[in-house]
Amino acid sequence: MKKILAPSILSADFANLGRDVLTAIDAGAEYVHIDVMDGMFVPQISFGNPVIKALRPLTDVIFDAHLMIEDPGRYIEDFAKAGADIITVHAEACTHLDRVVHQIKDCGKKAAVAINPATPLSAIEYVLPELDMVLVMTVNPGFGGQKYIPYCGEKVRELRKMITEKNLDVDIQVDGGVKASNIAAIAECGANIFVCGSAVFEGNIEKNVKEILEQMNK
Ligand SMILES: O=C(CO)[C@@H](O)[C@H](O)COP(=O)(O)O
Ligand SMILES: [Fe+2]
Repeated sequence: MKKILAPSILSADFANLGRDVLTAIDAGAEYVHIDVMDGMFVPQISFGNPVIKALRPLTDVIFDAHLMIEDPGRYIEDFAKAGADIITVHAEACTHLDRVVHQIKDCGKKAAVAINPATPLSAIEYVLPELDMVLVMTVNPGFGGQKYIPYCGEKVRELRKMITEKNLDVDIQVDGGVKASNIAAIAECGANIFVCGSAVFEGNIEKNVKEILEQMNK
C-alpha cells in the first residue's frame, strides 16, 4: 500500500503560507492537510474555506480538509466548492454520520471519518464500506505539537485488520505527534497516510520532509 506524507499547515508560517506549502510539496509531500477548527468542537479557531480557496490555484496536489467542527454537514458543499479533494468529518461531531458521509460523496469528493483517541472503532464500523479513508487521531484534536498517544497504534492495527477482513480498500490516516522518529513504527501498525505538522514546518522544511520520507519508506 502506497504511503503518503500529508503536512499539516496548522504549523506553517501563516504570513507565508503559500511559500511553505510549495516548499513541502517540492520536497516530496503528496497531500496538504488542512485543519479547520471552530472553537467549539475543539478549543481553538484556525481558519475556514477561504484559505483552501486561496491555496487551490497554487498546486494540483490532494487537499485533505480535516474538519474539527460541530455539525459539519452544514458546510460540506462550501468546502467542496473551495477545492478540498478529501473531506474528513469527526464521528463525534455528527448526529447523522451516514447522511454526512453521503453528502460528501454526492459532492464528488472522497469521504473520510475521524475518530478521537478515546472513541472506539465501533463508531465507524457500519459506515466503513462507504469510506475512502479513516483518520485515527493520535492526539486529542485541537493543537499542533502534542505528544503521540501510544495506545493509538493498537487501534490502527485493529482497524487495518477490520478493513482487510471485510476486503475493503480504505486508507488509514494518523494525525498528531507523528515525526521521523516514530513514523516507521506507526506504519508497521498499518497506517498509510501520515499527517505531520510541527515535524515538517518547524525548522528547515525541505530537510524535515526528506528525513520523514526516508523513515516512512523504510
Ligand atoms: O488535527 C490536528 C490537531 O488537532 C493536526 O493535524 C495537527 O496539526 C498535527 O500537528 P503535529 O502533532 O504533527 O504537530
Ligand atoms: Fe489534522
